[in-house]
Amino acid sequence: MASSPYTTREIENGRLLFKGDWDFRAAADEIGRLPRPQGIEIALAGRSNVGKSSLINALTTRKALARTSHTPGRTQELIFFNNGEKSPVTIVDMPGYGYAEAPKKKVEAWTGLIHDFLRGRANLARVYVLIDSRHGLKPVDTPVFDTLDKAAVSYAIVLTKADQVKPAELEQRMEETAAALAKRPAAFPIILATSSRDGTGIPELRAAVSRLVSERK
Ligand SMILES: Nc1nc2c(ncn2[C@@H]2O[C@H](COP(=O)(O)OP(=O)(O)OP(=O)(O)O)[C@@H](O)[C@H]2O)c(=O)[nH]1
Repeated sequence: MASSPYTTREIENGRLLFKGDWDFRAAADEIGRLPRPQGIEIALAGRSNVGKSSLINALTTRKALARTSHTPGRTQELIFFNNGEKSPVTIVDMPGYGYAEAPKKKVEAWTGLIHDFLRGRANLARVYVLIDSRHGLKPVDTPVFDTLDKAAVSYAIVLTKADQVKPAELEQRMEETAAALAKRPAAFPIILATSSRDGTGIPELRAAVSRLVSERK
């Protein structure tokens, strides 16, 4: 695997940033119910079942902070987590998209909420779009990138479940993904491969968030 794009100091800053008592802060199923912005926000998006809740639990070292489930499409609200009252970062768990069996009305409501949130949230520093290492990009991911590019919201790809593929396949997936996103204006060039199961890439993702916090100061 390629060497870490983050320095030892950034890894340590990331560790300190995520240390502490992460907890649920708020949930919103409509735009009028969003909590007051605090610090920067990073949002996690991805197809349902991609591993968002597991990644949140791994980042925050909380076993069941975000619900993990075997039922795709379970997360249907924007859910906000932070690390105490003065938390410099709020994590936003977004509803999973691309769940084929979801009722059309529900899908429209989620899509509206997500679009409103992405367009209007000034302290949203980056959206991490999660992609399953086994499957790579799918057509259903394209409208999400289009929306983020249009809204000029910085986004980065995080490959999940890296423990499920061989290193060569993972490398190939990273290259394919980088190539597919190279011309997209709001896409951040660093792609991280992670596993919530064995911890791969978790310190790097924390370091990435820590770098965002320091850039916003
Ligand atoms: N092997 C492996 N399995 C994982 C990993 N992360 C998540 N999973 C599994 O993938 C399934 C879905 O994980 P979740 O974290 O619930 O996914 P989600 O994206 O939050 O799902 P929705 O709520 O449907 O949007 C669960 O069975 C997890 O145990 C990982 O890093 N490695």
